[in-house]
Amino acid sequence: MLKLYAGERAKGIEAVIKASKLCQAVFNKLVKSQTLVKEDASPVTVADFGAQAVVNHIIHQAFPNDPIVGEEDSKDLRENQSLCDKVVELTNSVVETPLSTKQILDAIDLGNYKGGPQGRFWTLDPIDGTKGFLRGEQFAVCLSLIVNGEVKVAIQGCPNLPRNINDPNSQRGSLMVAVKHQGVFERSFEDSKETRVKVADAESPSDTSFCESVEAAHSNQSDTFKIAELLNIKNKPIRMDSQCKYAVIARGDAGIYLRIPTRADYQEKIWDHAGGSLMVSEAGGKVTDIDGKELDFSQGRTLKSNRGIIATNGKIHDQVLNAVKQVLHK
Ligand SMILES: Nc1ncnc2c1ncn2[C@@H]1O[C@H](COP(=O)(O)O)[C@@H](OP(=O)(O)O)[C@H]1O
Ligand SMILES: [Mg+2]
Ligand SMILES: [Mg+2]
Ligand SMILES: [Mg+2]
Repeated sequence: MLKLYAGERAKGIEAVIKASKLCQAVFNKLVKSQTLVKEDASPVTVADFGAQAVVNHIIHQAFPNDPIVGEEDSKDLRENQSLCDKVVELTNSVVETPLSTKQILDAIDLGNYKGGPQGRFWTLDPIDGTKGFLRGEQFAVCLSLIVNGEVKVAIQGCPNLPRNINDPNSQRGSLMVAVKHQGVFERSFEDSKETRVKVADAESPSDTSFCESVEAAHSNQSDTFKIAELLNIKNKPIRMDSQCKYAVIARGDAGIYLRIPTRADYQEKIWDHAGGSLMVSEAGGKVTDIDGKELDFSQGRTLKSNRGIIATNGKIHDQVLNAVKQVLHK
């Protein structure tokens, strides 16, 4: 019997592999003039637009009734002809039948769905960790399916992630695939053989390491320093961009991922956490916000009823949560 969401899983893998290839091709040729600064001052590259066009196009062809919550939109591209031409060329280098400029811009804008509690929709971060991508470090192509507010399928392409975090010379490129109640698997981009992964066994926070964003503006690193001290964690933090951090927790390379808000008014985006949270929970771990609340993906494009993120191997979650509360509420 075909497993639940088998079709979505397979199509998602195809889309994420193609988009990841596009990103890698761009990186090898990327010049600063192919980067824009968005209204919120964050960078976006031709690869973010191209990857969103590719994934949205493939998903829309396979599931025409499914709306998509995607990070990017085509507004800035429509005002910049040379950037737009580049995105068209890139997109057409990976899709099967060449698309017109209009089709590509429209595909990007399929990502404008508002999300919410009812029905099914996809959420896409075409490049999570754009800053890491620009530095040649970690980034991820993150696609998930949400049904009635619950994440059911997650596919995450991490082209630069070493298969063994302790050995930077190990093979790079990890594709993580999770379906609710079916576990989480890792494979390479080339070989479809999948290996089931699970979280670390650590019984105590001091037996493990924690990971956090490279960007001090995305997570308060002086708070995480205090939290680690309180938990007697001696290992240095693993600083890494993107949802690769969730992959690292799901694979058991580290036991804790902390994301402590730096501003009271920031709302985390659903595409930054949907896939990651399913991967960690399917690997046996736990994900909540800093108040211990489950992440609520039914609130629209953002996690407006949550603050920050704590992901752990599960066993040590309460200890970590208590330390976070002590540091933040004293
Ligand atoms: N002030 C802030 N606090 C938390 N996250 C933020 C933030 N400003 C931007 N981000 C998000 O942080 C993401 C990157 O996460 P990380 O820091 O873990 O690599 C960005 O995704 P994009 O790179 O897709 O824009 C962006 O959505
Ligand atoms: Mg962005
Ligand atoms: Mg992101
Ligand atoms: Mg992004």
